[in-house]
Amino acid sequence: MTTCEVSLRNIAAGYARRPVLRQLTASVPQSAITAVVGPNGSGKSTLLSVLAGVHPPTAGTIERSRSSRPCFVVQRSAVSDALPLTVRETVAMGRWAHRGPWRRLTAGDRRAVDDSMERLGIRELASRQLGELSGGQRQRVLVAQGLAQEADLLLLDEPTTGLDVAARESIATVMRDVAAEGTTVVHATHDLAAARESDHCVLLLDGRLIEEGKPQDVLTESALREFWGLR
Ligand SMILES: Nc1ncnc2c1ncn2[C@@H]1O[C@H](COP(=O)(O)OP(=O)(O)OP(=O)(O)O)[C@@H](O)[C@H]1O
Repeated sequence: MTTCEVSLRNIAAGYARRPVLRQLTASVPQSAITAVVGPNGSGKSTLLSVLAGVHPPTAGTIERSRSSRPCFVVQRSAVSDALPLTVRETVAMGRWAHRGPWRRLTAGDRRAVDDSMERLGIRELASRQLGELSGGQRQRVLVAQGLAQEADLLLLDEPTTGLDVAARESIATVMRDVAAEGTTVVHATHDLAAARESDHCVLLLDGRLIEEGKPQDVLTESALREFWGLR
């Protein structure tokens, strides 16, 4: 039987005067990849924030099987380009959860930073300023920063949006590899091909769960027609 990393029961969450998630019951299998899909505004990012623990639900219960702090990699647009940081410094910020911002990095920290940059293919960018990177390069830096955190639960909000095919594939490979190593990965995505390659799929509409299960059982032709108007 699959172990649950997170189990959500009857969750309600939203913003001032705007309820978003309603009576949401869903599960996130451990050491596997879960895709959260749904049309624009269906509540995918809100669900990730709830899983990250940065957005407290107004009702319902969340059960977690492991206690380490989740890592939440937000959309590219949410990160300022103006920060005077190099790629390496940005990825190293992923270690703050372990060491705090002012402590020197240990050899183990530096290994985690190098390994994350290697996995995302950005080692040659290490000394470049964040502000001088292309959007796709910056996105890979943010995912590398998330990896460097070595959290049990890695939450990625639209990690492949705006990326070219090679970068999309490298992120898909990274998600597969870290899941095989024991990390639980949840990604919100509009990339239905990436969703199909996941182990578990959660389909949202208007903040409600429509279906969860194996991608082929959730992303059926009739679901694509009904919820995205696709033929
Ligand atoms: N900070 C906020 N304040 C108020 N309402 C918000 C806020 N963030 C999101 N919302 C609203 O909550 C609803 C769900 O938004 P959310 O970003 O979770 O959806 P999403 O499925 O991730 O959308 P998209 O695919 O467009 O990224 C939307 O109606 C949105 O307008």
